[in-house]
Amino acid sequence: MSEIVFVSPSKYIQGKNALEKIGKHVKETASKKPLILSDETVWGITGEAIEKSFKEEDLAYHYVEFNGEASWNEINRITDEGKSESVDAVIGVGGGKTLDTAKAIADQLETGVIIVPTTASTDAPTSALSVIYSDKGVFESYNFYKKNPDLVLVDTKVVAGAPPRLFASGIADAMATWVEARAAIKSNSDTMAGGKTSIAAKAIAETCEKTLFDYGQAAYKAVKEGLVTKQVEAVVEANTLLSGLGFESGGLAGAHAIHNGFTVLDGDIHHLTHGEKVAYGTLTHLVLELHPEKEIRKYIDFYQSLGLPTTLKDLHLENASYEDLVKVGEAATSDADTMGNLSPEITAEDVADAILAVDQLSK
Ligand SMILES: NC(=O)c1ccc[n+]([C@@H]2O[C@H](COP(=O)([O-])OP(=O)(O)OC[C@H]3O[C@@H](n4cnc5c(N)ncnc54)[C@H](O)[C@@H]3O)[C@@H](O)[C@H]2O)c1
Ligand SMILES: [Zn+2]
Repeated sequence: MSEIVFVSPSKYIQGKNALEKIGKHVKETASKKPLILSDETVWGITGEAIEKSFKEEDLAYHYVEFNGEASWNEINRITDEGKSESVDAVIGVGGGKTLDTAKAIADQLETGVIIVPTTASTDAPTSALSVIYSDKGVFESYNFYKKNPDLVLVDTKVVAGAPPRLFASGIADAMATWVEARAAIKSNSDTMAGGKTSIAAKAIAETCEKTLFDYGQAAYKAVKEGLVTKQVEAVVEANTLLSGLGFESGGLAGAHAIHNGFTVLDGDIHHLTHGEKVAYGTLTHLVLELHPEKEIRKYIDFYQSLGLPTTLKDLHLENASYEDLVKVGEAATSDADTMGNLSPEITAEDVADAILAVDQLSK
């Protein structure tokens, strides 16, 4: 098959205080009683604005607190609650795991889904898929849906107020977009959208990287001071919209496969964010793809300026055995993952060696 496929959410809204009008947007989707999924921290930040806006529009809702893992047990628990409460839509408010869980629940309930990212930490908001983990946080699978979210609503004031580490993590997740799409295009692979990469997705992925190199450092400095500048707005869009469209319809390859591989290890690496593991995965991908040292160094310097991990010590893997790294490689090169889009010939040992090579380059 050589069809191109491009998918996207129906609507994307981003701006300061965008949350104040959430009720109006929910009403537009014809929902009368959505399920709102969030966690204690995030609801403490957003709950008041959401409640106020719902009241203004005379809307009801049923609130459920998220347990923290995008696992089938959690998805099924909340789906049952949604059924017994007869909700007619699902709204996810929070980080990537909350949003992925919300999408899975909406799919099971066959309702619409509204996504409210409260941190620009991943490119999960726009996609028609969830990343599913075990209750213990080990990567299990990608779960695909018939359609993308009906609405993605980003309040940049909320996002810029999240911990800067999450903002940097989102930059790292977004930096993988062009690296992986370029590899998928080269190998003529299918993307997560189920077809070949369109010119549109290629342009979006390329612009994503350019935006981050241009404004990433300035935006990171700004959010550290709690500012919402033009640079912050640009990077939030790159982390969320450009990266989301760019990865899903552009193609994944080595960086995310290596991220998923890292999740099989025990220990402190589980305390790293998705984006932090992806940063190291991206560097490993670039080594496997034989990029000149000068080019890889540009990425390393950029990541280091954002406090992202570039050494094994940063990953808490300085004491990992070679066998452990081969385990990461085995998971990364399994048929269930996307390493084949970089090259189907890459072995688990190749991955382990490249992980060690990144450490040498970074030190
Ligand atoms: N479906 C996709 O297309 C896709 C794409 C990329 C990543 N992902 C998934 O996303 C997940 C990672 O998401 P994540 O990095 O956001 O982590 P997360 O969802 O595990 O945690 C986010 C944390 O940030 C906190 N938080 C959120 N907003 C905040 C705010 N404004 N202020 C203070 N704290 C705030 C939350 O309470 C939570 O503790 C992984 O499971 C990954 O696989 C999915
Ligand atoms: Zn990612």
